[in-house]
Amino acid sequence: MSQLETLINTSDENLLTLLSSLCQGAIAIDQECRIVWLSQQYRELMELPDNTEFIGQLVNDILPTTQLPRILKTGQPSFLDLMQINNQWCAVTRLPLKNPDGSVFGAIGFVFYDNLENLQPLFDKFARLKKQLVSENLLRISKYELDDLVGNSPALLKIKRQALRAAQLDTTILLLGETGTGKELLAQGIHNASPRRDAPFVGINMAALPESLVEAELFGTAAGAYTGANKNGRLGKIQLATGGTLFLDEIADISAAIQAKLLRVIQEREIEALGSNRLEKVDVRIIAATSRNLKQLVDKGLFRADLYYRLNVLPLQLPALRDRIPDIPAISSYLMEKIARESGLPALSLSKDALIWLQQYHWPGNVRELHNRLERACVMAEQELISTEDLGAEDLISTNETIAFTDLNQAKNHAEAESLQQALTQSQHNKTKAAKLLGISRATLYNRIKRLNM
Ligand SMILES: Nc1ncnc2c1ncn2[C@@H]1O[C@H](COP(=O)(O)OP(=O)(O)OP(=O)(O)O)[C@@H](O)[C@H]1O
Repeated sequence: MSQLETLINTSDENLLTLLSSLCQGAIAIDQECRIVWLSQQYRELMELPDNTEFIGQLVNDILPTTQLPRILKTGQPSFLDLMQINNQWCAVTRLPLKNPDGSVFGAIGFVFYDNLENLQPLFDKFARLKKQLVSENLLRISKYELDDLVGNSPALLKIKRQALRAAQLDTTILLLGETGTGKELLAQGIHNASPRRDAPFVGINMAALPESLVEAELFGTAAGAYTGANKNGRLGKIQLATGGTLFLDEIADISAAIQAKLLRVIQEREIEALGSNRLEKVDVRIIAATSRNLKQLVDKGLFRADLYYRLNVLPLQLPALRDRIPDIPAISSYLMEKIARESGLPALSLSKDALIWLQQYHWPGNVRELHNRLERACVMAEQELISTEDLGAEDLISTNETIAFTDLNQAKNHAEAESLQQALTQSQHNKTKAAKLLGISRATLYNRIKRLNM
């Protein structure tokens, strides 16, 4: 029995009744993030079914948006947070439960929504600011942790280990990898595993910004800087990320002028707002990402070599999905659960053929494409088992898209991986049988599996 359960079980019933009567909902979790106590009012507020037993369940499974695990991790209380639960503004207080030596053994959360008239101006201001941030596309909540990168393939475990180490340092990180391999997810995970986790994570897609706006977006504008600019000036994304992390996505797609300015930010840690002649010190950790071959762009003179070396301090290469085929079943079920949860559609499963197909396809769009195909399949499927047809496999075969390779080595590796996978599936992962099917020795089979990162 955990320390918290002991405390709750041996406490006077009146203590829990008193706690419940002080607020309109209370919940306690133990060190493992499992619910140990949930007041009746909280169940009603969250509209949780009456007949379900919540005690012992992981709090995230029941309340996906809960912040209590964060309190457990940081040991820091959050005295006043505002959140909307079932269209009702609530004030939330979350406290860590600590031993005399300071170690955390649980967390407790209280929700208040009655008699909050005095807080109304605060709610209004919060709602206004949040709306403004969202409309200006500045609010990118870094909701992902490194653990949210699903997969146990050696390639993915390696990148997670590297990312965890990189998170502890304050150096610039360059995330490389094909489109849809999870670069943004990894950037958020690094931010949340770093000492900067409580400061903002501000992302900017450099390719999506018109050239004329890049400078104002990044560096902000001084008061009265130019006609059309906000007369009070506007903060740039670099200032908004102060103390936290600035994520520069699609870094290869910036003009020579912006490359020069960015170089100064990284070298001098200083910026100059548009229309200002004052230099401002900045404190941000930069994570840049690109799906292009940056080194090749440098060699062709399209990207500044000095900026490349400044960005390339700690490069992390995300593996393509086709190079971590063993992860496909786990990622697929994770994505299918997510799709069912978000869409309210019933949870479906993959047929055997569909799963084989998923492990054989070459995934040019990586995890994003996998998500899209599964989403489409969940909508299209007419039975409980998703078929290859639901995944759009037939369209590909008819359009010959599956052989859209540009690189011969890549094509060779892909064909090899496909045969190996087929043999392994057919032999139910019996390596001796698989090697026999392929006409190679067991040792060669092991070597190929290793080389192809399967
Ligand atoms: N290992 C993973 N586990 C779970 N979901 C993942 C994983 N990798 C990627 N995803 C999901 O795939 C989608 C694409 O990921 P993300 O946007 O991070 O890719 P990206 O490499 O930044 O793409 P782009 O280069 O096109 O910007 C997201 O929905 C993300 O949550």
